[in-house]
Formats: sequence, C-alpha cells, structure tokens
Amino acid sequence: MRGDKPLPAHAPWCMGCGEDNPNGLHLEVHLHGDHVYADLQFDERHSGAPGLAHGGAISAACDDIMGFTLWIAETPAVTRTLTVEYRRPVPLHTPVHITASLVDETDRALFIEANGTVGDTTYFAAEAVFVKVDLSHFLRHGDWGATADLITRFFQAD
Ligand SMILES: CCCCCCCCCCCCCCCC(=O)SCCNC(=O)CCNC(=O)[C@H](O)C(C)(C)COP(=O)(O)OP(=O)(O)OC[C@H]1O[C@@H](n2cnc3c(N)ncnc32)[C@H](O)[C@@H]1OP(=O)(O)O
Repeated sequence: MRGDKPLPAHAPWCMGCGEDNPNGLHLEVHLHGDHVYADLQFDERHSGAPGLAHGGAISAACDDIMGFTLWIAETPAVTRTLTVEYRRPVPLHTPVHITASLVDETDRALFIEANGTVGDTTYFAAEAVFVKVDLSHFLRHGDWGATADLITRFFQAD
C-alpha cells in the first residue's frame, strides 16, 4: 500500500498542474493508496456561465489528474479518449475534491476513471483511455528542453 505522497507537476507550465502557469488550475496532486487526488477551487479564469466553472476547465482538471495515475501504472502515456459526465453545475470558489484511479490495463492502453465531489456529492465523473508511449514521444513531438525536465521529473518521482 502506497502512502500519501505529493507528486511532481508534469511541467512548470502545465495547464493542469504547473506552478508557473498563471492561468492554470494549479493542481497539487497526491498519491494515496491505489488512487491520486487533488483539492481545487475553480475561479474566474475558469468561468463558463456566470459564477460556474467552464466544462472545458472541468475536463482539463479530469485529464490532468488522470495523467497522474501514470505514477501508479509506472509508464508514460497520453490521452487518447476522454469522456466527462457533468452531473451538476460546479460553482466557482467552491472546494472540489477530485480523484483518479487506474481501473484496467492492456499491453498498450490504460483505462482510467476520475470523480469530482463537493462534500459527499459527485458533481462530475470521467472515463479515459490513455495509450502508453515511451519518452521519445515527447522528444519527437514536443520541446526538447522541457522534455529533458519532464524526464528528470519522471525519474525523481520514484
Ligand atoms: C512513473 C511514470 C511517470 C510518467 C511521467 C510522464 C509524464 C507524461 C506526461 C503526461 C502529461 C499528461 C497531461 C494530461 C494528459 C494529456 O493532456 S496528453 C495530451 C493529449 N493527447 C495527445 O496528444 C495524444 C495524441 N495522440 C497520439 O499521439 C497517438 O494517437 C498515440 C496516443 C501515441 C497512439 O498512436 P498509435 O500508437 O499510432 O495508435 P494506435 O496504433 O491506433 O493505438 C495504439 C494502441 O492503443 C489501443 N487503443 C487506442 N485507442 C484505444 C481505445 N479508445 N480503447 C482501447 N484501446 C485503444 C489500440 O488498440 C492499440 O493497441 P494494439 O493494437 O497496439 O494492441
């Protein structure tokens, strides 16, 4: 059983968890047992209808926290599909607890679920398929310098 452990951001400018992104969600994600979790509050930067979180911001929060179950799966992977069920409108400036866990795995695919609650009530739930990649995926498609930083975080996370 894994204990409660803070996990490093995907990248400093990551929209979900990067500490240097002024418009990001600033998720601080912890590993706890067989799942990861974060506590967040959406604010005006993430607004859709007045006073309510934008569906895209909620989807981004789900995608990003699911991207932390990679430390459970112990493999890099990227989102192939993401489905979000918006069950209740999420007010801004309201504490939301979001969790994600790995529910199944094949040679190439990870099946991941996320859940966002306010108090004891589920406000949104998501399912995703991530496809495993090797770290060269990020070198091939992304920024070399930032990828070197990502690889450092990958190995420091152990
Ligand atoms: C300790 C570890 C720390 C890690 C630390 C690294 C951090 C790592 C940073 C991550 C950061 C995250 C941040 C948030 C998550 C993003 O935001 S990720 C960004 C958004 N996503 C993307 O950009 C992905 C774009 N898509 C792609 O690059 C390519 O489609 C992919 C995903 C690499 C797959 O390419 P491909 O290999 O050509 O795809 P394909 O052959 O069609 O499918 C591959 C396999 O997956 C299966 N598959 C595909 N789709 C499905 C599906 N829907 N259902 C079931 N199986 C499927 C296929 O059947 C196939 O299996 P096999 O036939 O090989 O057995």
